[in-house]
Amino acid sequence: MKTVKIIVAGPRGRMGKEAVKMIQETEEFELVSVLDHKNDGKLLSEIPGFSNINVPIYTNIEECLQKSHADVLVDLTTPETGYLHTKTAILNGVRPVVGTTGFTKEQLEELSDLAEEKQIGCIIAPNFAIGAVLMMKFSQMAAKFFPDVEIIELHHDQKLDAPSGTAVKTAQMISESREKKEQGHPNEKETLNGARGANMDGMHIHSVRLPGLIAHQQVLFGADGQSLTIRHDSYNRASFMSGVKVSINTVLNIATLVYGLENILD
Ligand SMILES: NC(=O)C1=CN([C@@H]2O[C@H](COP(=O)(O)OP(=O)(O)OC[C@H]3O[C@@H](n4cnc5c(N)ncnc54)[C@H](OP(=O)(O)O)[C@@H]3O)[C@@H](O)[C@H]2O)C=CC1
Ligand SMILES: O=C(O)C1=N[C@H](C(=O)O)C[C@H](O)C1
Repeated sequence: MKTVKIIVAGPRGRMGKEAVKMIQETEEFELVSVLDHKNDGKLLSEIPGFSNINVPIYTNIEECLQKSHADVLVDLTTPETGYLHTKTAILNGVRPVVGTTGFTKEQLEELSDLAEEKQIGCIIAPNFAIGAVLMMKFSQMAAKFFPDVEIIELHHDQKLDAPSGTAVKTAQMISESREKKEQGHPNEKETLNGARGANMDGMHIHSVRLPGLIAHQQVLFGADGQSLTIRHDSYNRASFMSGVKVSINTVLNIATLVYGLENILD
């Protein structure tokens, strides 16, 4: 069995920590280095919580890629950094698995073109939890029959981007299956800015941020005399790790960019 050599970007973060743990516990995976904007030149084992993990920390991605000889870069950072890391990894022949959310449509298109040109696999998944992928798929199915829909996403209060990547992806998937429509009264007027949430393709997305939450979303469909609610809850970040694992194994065998875990699960 060939070992997959992996770099994790953002190892001290909530998701990064969980990814490092999963890689350490997976026989065929090897953590070769980490990318962090702090602690350059140290070993990860010098950072509290990572005792015995003697891999180097780099802050410069070019140096990290050149010295690490990795197969895959797992990025769990911030939108600006994640975009830069993904682009640089593709240019250097290292396959990105990206959980970082908040990329623009233009950035996704640019990265997709680059992966195609370089024939390098890249997976960008706004949500690695299998249940969340099912929630999105079921919502896409339901929207054919219930075109009136609102999305409510609920996350911990340290989240940087709003709406969540999952909410945006859900709206995109729903747009593919329902006839385009502007919802609500044509003359509706907000008396308080933002009361109706964000509008994406006529769908409204509402973002809740509260301490105590992890990652939750409900998709509400309404029709005459009935409603349907599809909800997913992640109660911990281990819930994302089986999706990260599948993505690492899959990215080795593809030569384009795939956006969304639903496109690689059978
Ligand atoms: N796809 C999925 O299933 C999931 C995706 N996410 C996404 O993953 C991302 C990370 O989330 P989360 O772990 O909660 O966030 P955290 O803020 O906990 O972690 C982000 C980490 O990235 C670090 N970082 C910031 N800039 C850089 C840089 N230039 N180089 C290296 N590291 C850097 C931060 O360091 P410091 O704190 O010192 O600034 C921090 O340790 C978010 O975009 C989130 O939306 C989250 C959960 C699931
Ligand atoms: O920041 C988070 O926590 C999460 N981010 C992703 C998103 O933006 O959809 C995935 C999950 O919802 C958790």
